[in-house]
Amino acid sequence: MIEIKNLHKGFGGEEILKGIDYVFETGKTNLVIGQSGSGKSVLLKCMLGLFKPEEGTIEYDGTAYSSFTDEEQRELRKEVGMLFQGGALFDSMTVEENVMFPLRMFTKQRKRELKTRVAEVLKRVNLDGNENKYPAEISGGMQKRVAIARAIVNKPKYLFCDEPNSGLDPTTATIIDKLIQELTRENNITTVIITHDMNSVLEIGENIAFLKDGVLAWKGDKSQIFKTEDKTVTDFVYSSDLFKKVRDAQLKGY
Ligand SMILES: Nc1ncnc2c1ncn2[C@@H]1O[C@H](COP(=O)(O)OP(=O)(O)OP(=O)(O)O)[C@@H](O)[C@H]1O
Repeated sequence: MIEIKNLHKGFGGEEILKGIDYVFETGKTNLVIGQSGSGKSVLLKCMLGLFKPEEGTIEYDGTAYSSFTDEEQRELRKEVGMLFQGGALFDSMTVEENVMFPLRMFTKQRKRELKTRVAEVLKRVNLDGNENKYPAEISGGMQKRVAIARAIVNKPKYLFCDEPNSGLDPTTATIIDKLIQELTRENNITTVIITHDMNSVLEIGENIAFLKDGVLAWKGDKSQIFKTEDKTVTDFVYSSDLFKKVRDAQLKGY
């Protein structure tokens, strides 16, 4: 669980995050949504320790990040998996080398153990047999699965995903969403997903935090988001055609 309390962050006198309180639950896909510029990435960077908040705390399973020593921060980093926007694979490394990268960085395992663990995760994301290919030789959806394998290879307790679906067709996007949700459940990970994708909200919105102008404007789950009368949320959500159709169908009792 990651708990955020009264989080404030600004730049050059402009306040971007204006006192956010939220709990990201373990074993669930916690989605952060909101318009461009609402502060989602700033929130993510505060949680990753890349930005230091002016006020407030971020607690990882009950311990505030700010109270960690340098050594404890390093330990925490080992427990964090990161799925970057666009995958961010190393083009000059094979699939196997890409997935092995965090293991090499954070563990002192022998080559054979590293290979065994990499094979295990590649099998889990249905990519066994692709070890020796380069990112350019596989599809966008496969690249995303390599990136997921790399994010979970170290058995993280916390998984951060920045727009995991960007650049994918809707079917592949759903497969990726479901995979992230399954891995979150199987491994009891606290997963935080920044997304613009309303399909993801529909599919895996177990917890949804809606940010507007640096404020947590609404929170709930995928069933509640259709029922809310909160105009701030409905304006955002029904700017998506898909959601409008789902809402209409619900109102008609389908
Ligand atoms: N390093 C920085 N220095 C100054 N201002 C910043 C910095 N990072 C973000 N901001 C500002 O904070 C605000 C929120 O940006 P942020 O990137 O968090 O939005 P977002 O919700 O993630 O948007 P998007 O969906 O487009 O990625 C913006 O006005 C942005 O210009």
